[in-house]
Amino acid sequence: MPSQKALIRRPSPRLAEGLVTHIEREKVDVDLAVEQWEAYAEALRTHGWETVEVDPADDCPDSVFVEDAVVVFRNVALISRPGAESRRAETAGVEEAVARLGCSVNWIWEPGTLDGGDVLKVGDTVYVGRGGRTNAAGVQQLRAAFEPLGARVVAVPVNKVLHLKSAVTALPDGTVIGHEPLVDMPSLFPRFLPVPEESGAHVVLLGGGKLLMAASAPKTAELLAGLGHEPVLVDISEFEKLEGCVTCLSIRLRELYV
Ligand SMILES: NC(=O)NCCC[C@H](N)C(=O)O
Repeated sequence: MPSQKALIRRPSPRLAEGLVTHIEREKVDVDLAVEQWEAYAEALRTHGWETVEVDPADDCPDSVFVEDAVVVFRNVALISRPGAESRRAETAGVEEAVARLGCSVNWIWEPGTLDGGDVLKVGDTVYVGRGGRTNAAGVQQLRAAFEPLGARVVAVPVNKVLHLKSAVTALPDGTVIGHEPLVDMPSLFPRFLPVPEESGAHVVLLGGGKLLMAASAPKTAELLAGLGHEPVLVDISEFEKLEGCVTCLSIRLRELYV
């Protein structure tokens, strides 16, 4: 039977030292972050996802952003090689977790770099952002790993934000949404819907038309509710201070047979 599992990773006590690239550093309240993370995990569970915790990586400040460490297509988990050297130690624990769940494991190798946040799957199309964290070799290796499985890999430039999924994600019907000033080339996507807020660009598909979104995007939530979607809002302010968003706090696994 197909399972619905979501991998999550408890925030490191050193979270406040996480990387900041495109925004000004603000003080992170780690206790509040842990509360927000618990509420995020609870929202996943409430909507039918079994949460599975990857062993914590307390020495890695950014380890809570677990989606950057792996990309899963069908039953194959491609372990990333994060573009930021300080994040490379995060992948070992994630590799162990996906192997335990029955994934076949593959790897991005040097000189390739790739962050999971740069990969957006829409059906069998896999968009990969070529930007600050993912290089050309990383894109080639992703193609080599997933095209034989039936993926169509489409590389898109990312210059204005940290990751492709900081700029765009997709609705259940495949429409790509993004805050236009931060999207390099909206015309690359067959159907693109502009949203009014930067953090409105990030949705996690919970199933049944429900969209997990950041509470910081109320206008976008209203827009999407008006189009018949059901936004579920969570406050992730402490992660947003580190350029995190709802997508990067979990890896949803839908196609595992376990
Ligand atoms: N996929 C994501 O959007 N990840 C957010 C990573 C934030 C972290 N502070 C970083 O710069 O790597």
